Amino acid sequence: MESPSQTSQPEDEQENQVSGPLLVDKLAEAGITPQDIKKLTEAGLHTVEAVAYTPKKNLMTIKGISEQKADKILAEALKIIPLGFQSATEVHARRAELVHITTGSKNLDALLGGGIETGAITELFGEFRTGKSQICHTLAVTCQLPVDMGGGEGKCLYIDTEGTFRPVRLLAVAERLGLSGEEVLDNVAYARAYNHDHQLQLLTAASALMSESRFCLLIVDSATALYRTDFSGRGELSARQAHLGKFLRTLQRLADEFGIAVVITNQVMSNPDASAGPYMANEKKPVGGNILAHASTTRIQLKKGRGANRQAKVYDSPCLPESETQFAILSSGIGDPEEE
Ligand SMILES: Nc1ncnc2c1ncn2[C@@H]1O[C@H](COP(=O)(O)OP(=O)(O)OP(=O)(O)O)[C@@H](O)[C@H]1O
Repeated sequence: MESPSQTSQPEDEQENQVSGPLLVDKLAEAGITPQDIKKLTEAGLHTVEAVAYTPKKNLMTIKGISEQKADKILAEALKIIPLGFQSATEVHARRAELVHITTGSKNLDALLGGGIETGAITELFGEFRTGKSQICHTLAVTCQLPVDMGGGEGKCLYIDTEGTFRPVRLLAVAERLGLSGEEVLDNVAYARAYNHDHQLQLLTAASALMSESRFCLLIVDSATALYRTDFSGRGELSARQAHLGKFLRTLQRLADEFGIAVVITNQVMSNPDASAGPYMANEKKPVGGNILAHASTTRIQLKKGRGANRQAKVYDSPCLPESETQFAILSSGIGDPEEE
């Protein structure tokens, strides 16, 4: 594993890495011992950003990290990654640099303000067969494209909780885009999650992979399915929501730390609020309650249309209008209805 601070690299490469995540090894320069750095990485903190974003009490839960050590580690991390105020001009300039990853559909990209945003969580929710997994499969390929072609020039991490991942669908998208199928598959790191604890643990492994090479997209399809099977009834609801909250906070931390786009899928359930009237009772709600609603930066609702056509609607976003559009599920991945 190479550290971004290594001097043997060509200058332009070093320059490109300046804005990327800084590996936790960097703390050695500030006097943190290799043993303590090892403890941090074993706890899933692979970058200085990850350390800086972690509350002191969480650092102290790592075996061998005392309060005094936690103070020193945090102080050094915060010297490297300042978390104070900055001007809106700086925020604006940084946001202008954010890359958007194309979904394969011009309509859907326009709805999303250019595609799936990096550094944020985008949630796709809808009933079965509305195209959630198909969008994920297309994004796993398009994220590998150069930035000027709508990609993020990075690899994809794919966490599958329902066993619906099909590499053959990636090959179909690769063929449409003129990419080597073999390379495209090599650039997707896949893991099947078997229970909600495992799903959370996989994020530690994901963070290790992301600190080794350039990833720009993390997909969790579906983020909520295992929570629905592993927890049942009202009695377990608060434990379920607490665990889901932790999973989502970890996802957001990875999005911030590595500047990756996070895409999660979610199911819907009948609206139990009968007092909302007959129309609202028919309108299905996304699973996950407020915890999920607050964690997702942008929420997109998907609905079935005629044949291969599907409808996408902005359900919640900090800067997109509540508009809707049509896209299509094609044999070569996600596209527009007129491409049929
Ligand atoms: N090779 C293909 N060519 C065209 N359409 C396909 C192809 N493979 C799957 N589809 C279509 O994709 C739709 C299923 O989409 P997808 O699997 O994304 O649904 P989903 O929203 O993830 O549903 P679920 O909640 O059940 O996982 C089906 O209508 C299916 O016909």
